[in-house]
Amino acid sequence: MFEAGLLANRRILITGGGSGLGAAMAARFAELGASLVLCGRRAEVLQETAEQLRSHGSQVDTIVCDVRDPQAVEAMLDEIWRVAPLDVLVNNAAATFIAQTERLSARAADAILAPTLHGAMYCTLGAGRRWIDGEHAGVVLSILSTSTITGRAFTVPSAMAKSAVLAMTKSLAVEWGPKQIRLVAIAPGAFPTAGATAQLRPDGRSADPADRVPLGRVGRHDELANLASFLISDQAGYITGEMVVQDGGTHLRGSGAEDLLRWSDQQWSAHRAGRAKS
Ligand SMILES: CCCCCCCCC/C=C/C(=O)SCCNC(=O)CCNC(=O)[C@H](O)C(C)(C)COP(=O)(O)OP(=O)(O)OC[C@H]1O[C@@H](n2cnc3c(N)ncnc32)[C@H](O)[C@@H]1OP(=O)(O)O
Ligand SMILES: NC(=O)C1=CN([C@@H]2O[C@H](COP(=O)(O)OP(=O)(O)OC[C@H]3O[C@@H](n4cnc5c(N)ncnc54)[C@H](OP(=O)(O)O)[C@@H]3O)[C@@H](O)[C@H]2O)C=CC1
Repeated sequence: MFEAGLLANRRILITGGGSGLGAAMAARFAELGASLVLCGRRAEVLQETAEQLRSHGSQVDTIVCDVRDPQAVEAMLDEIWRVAPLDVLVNNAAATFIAQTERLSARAADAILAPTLHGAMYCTLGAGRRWIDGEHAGVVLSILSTSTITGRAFTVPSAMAKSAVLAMTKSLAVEWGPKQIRLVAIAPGAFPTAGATAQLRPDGRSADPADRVPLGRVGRHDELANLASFLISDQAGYITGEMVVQDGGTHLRGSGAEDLLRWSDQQWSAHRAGRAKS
């Protein structure tokens, strides 16, 4: 679909790049010639993904970093810049779970807001400051959600965090446009991953997420990785401040949480208790 060297000489940081959609983007960016830095909290997950990519000849570094910690983010960016500036930041790390919102503790709300909103903001501000100081062009791609359009019952902190990162994307597209920094976003629909399925699809929900998708199937990871490759490449050099929805038309029917309106308090309590045991 793309010319072979589309991302040659691009240095790209993918937060949460060791698993799921982050790892899928890493594989595609590497195929297109990019050199990668993957970060996340689990060293072994990062290492396994990096080794697979290196076995195909790609240049991949890993850094253990909890993006909730601003000092850790600064240390990671210093380590990266000591070698060479980034060209692209992908804000992909995030967390979510389903819960009745009125029963969320402050700690539970912060467990979602901290990586999803604060983490993306710390990474973006840190990369942006370095790009501006070095008069270096840059691209920030954030992986968001259609909850930015529809809202989403039972995952309210995630919907809030993703909406806030969309606001950052639009705002900084203007503020940093004159500095040759583009900000773009993708709102994926259902692209099953181990992480998303564990958090969002416990027993008792529709077994097949494709049931709700007008196009009749869930997304393929390579489809998301290809869209991401286009958006971060020079081919999309005149696109900034935009979020592209990739969900097979699903959000036009609803947010996807409507089935949970039928859950009883007993079902919610069982779900919570089941999580405490696991
Ligand atoms: C395929 C279809 C796509 C369909 C399309 C839908 C698109 C959705 C868009 C978004 C998708 C995604 O983000 S998918 C990405 C999913 N991946 C992840 O979430 C990976 C990261 N996750 C994590 O790190 C963990 O799962 C998470 C719990 C969020 C954070 O872990 P921490 O160690 O920081 O937190 P903990 O100490 O365990 O818990 C912190 C507090 O949260 C509470 N808590 C934790 N889980 C809870 C729960 N289920 N219900 C209530 N409360 C909960 C705890 O009781 C604690 O509160 P107290 O009891 O008060 O102390
Ligand atoms: N899959 C889907 O259907 C959809 C996904 N999305 C979005 O796509 C992105 C990827 O999700 P997906 O691949 O499905 O799920 P994963 O759970 O695989 O991805 C989350 C990644 O983020 C990392 N991460 C989580 N918390 C932190 C933290 N505090 N610091 C650093 N890294 C962290 C995790 O690694 P570790 O635990 O090692 O830190 C993991 O690699 C997310 O932004 C998600 O919201 C949006 C809509 C739908």
